[in-house]
Amino acid sequence: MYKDDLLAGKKVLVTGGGTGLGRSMAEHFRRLGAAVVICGRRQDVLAQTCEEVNARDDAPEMTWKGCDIRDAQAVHDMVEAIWSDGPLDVLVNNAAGNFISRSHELSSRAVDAVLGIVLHGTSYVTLACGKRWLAGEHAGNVLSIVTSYAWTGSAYVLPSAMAKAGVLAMTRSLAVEWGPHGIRLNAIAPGPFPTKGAWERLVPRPELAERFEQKNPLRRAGRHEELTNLACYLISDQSGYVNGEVVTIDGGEWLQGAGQFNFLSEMTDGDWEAIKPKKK
Ligand SMILES: CCCCCCC/C=C/C(=O)SCCNC(=O)CCNC(=O)[C@H](O)C(C)(C)COP(=O)(O)OP(=O)(O)OC[C@H]1O[C@@H](n2cnc3c(N)ncnc32)[C@H](O)[C@@H]1OP(=O)(O)O
Ligand SMILES: NC(=O)C1=CN([C@@H]2O[C@H](COP(=O)(O)OP(=O)(O)OC[C@H]3O[C@@H](n4cnc5c(N)ncnc54)[C@H](OP(=O)(O)O)[C@@H]3O)[C@@H](O)[C@H]2O)C=CC1
Repeated sequence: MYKDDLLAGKKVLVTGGGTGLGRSMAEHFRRLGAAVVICGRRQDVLAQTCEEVNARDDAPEMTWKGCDIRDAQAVHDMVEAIWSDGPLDVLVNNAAGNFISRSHELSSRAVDAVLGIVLHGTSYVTLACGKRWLAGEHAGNVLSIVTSYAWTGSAYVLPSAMAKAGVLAMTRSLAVEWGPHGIRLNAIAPGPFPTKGAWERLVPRPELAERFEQKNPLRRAGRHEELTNLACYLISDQSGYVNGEVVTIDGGEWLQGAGQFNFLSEMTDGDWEAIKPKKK
């Protein structure tokens, strides 16, 4: 779809790039010539992803940094290390945490677990990069992965809905504040794209996956390359005049019926009990 060198010369950080959509994006950016760094908490996962991807061809080497983005000092150290051999060009805020739960059953720790990753962690990484771009007068580009319920809200994923709404507000706020300095911020709002991380936590029964497909106007889930193509465009210079935008890629799902998880109101008390996390 794109010229092989669309992203040549760009250094890109993908948070949560060891798995799922983050990994798919990281692989596609690399194939188009970007020097990609992925980060996450599980170093074994990151190392294995890099090993598998780098063994494939001689595109620029993908590298990794272990980093828990909830830890502001760890984020500072990671960003310093990335800048040590030249500035980053693109940040992709992809790391997230989520699960389905009835909101009145959420503990404060459960709320913090999601807000800590999605809202706080994303803002720590974005600000750490933004400060350096401003100080170095370097053009920057931030792409954040949100969801359609960032603006519609959704039952049963309350902390995620609150956090993703915050990331969207960050995108629009900084697009204006940092735009004059050549820094663009945009977001992608995906519909359902099968990944192990999302499906294990959000689709506890196979029939729910079918429901996601049935209720979608296109009657199917998204394919990773459909999302990665969009991400490549948004982080490339070809989208140079797109700023502060959120692009929905959901087959028309949210127009069909807002609130991705609202339909879980049909789950019984027994259904909810069965998927509660077991006390450690
Ligand atoms: C299917 C259609 C797609 C729609 C997409 C919707 C848009 C968004 C999608 C996504 O974000 S998908 C990404 C999914 N990937 C991940 O979540 C990966 C990272 N996730 C995690 O690490 C965990 O799931 C976590 C719980 C978010 C964080 O883990 P952490 O180790 O920090 O927390 P814990 O110590 O395990 O738990 C803290 C606290 O939270 C409570 N809790 C955990 N899971 C649940 C649950 N399912 N229901 C209710 N509460 C939960 C847990 O019990 C702890 O609370 P206390 O018991 O200590 O009070
Ligand atoms: N799949 C889907 O249908 C949809 C996904 N999305 C969004 O897409 C993005 C990717 O989700 P998906 O690929 O499905 O899920 P995954 O679970 O595969 O990806 C989440 C990634 O985030 C990383 N991560 C979580 N917490 C932290 C942390 N504290 N510090 C650093 N990294 C962290 C995880 O690695 P580790 O655990 O090793 O830290 C993991 O690699 C998310 O933003 C999600 O909200 C949005 C709508 C739909």
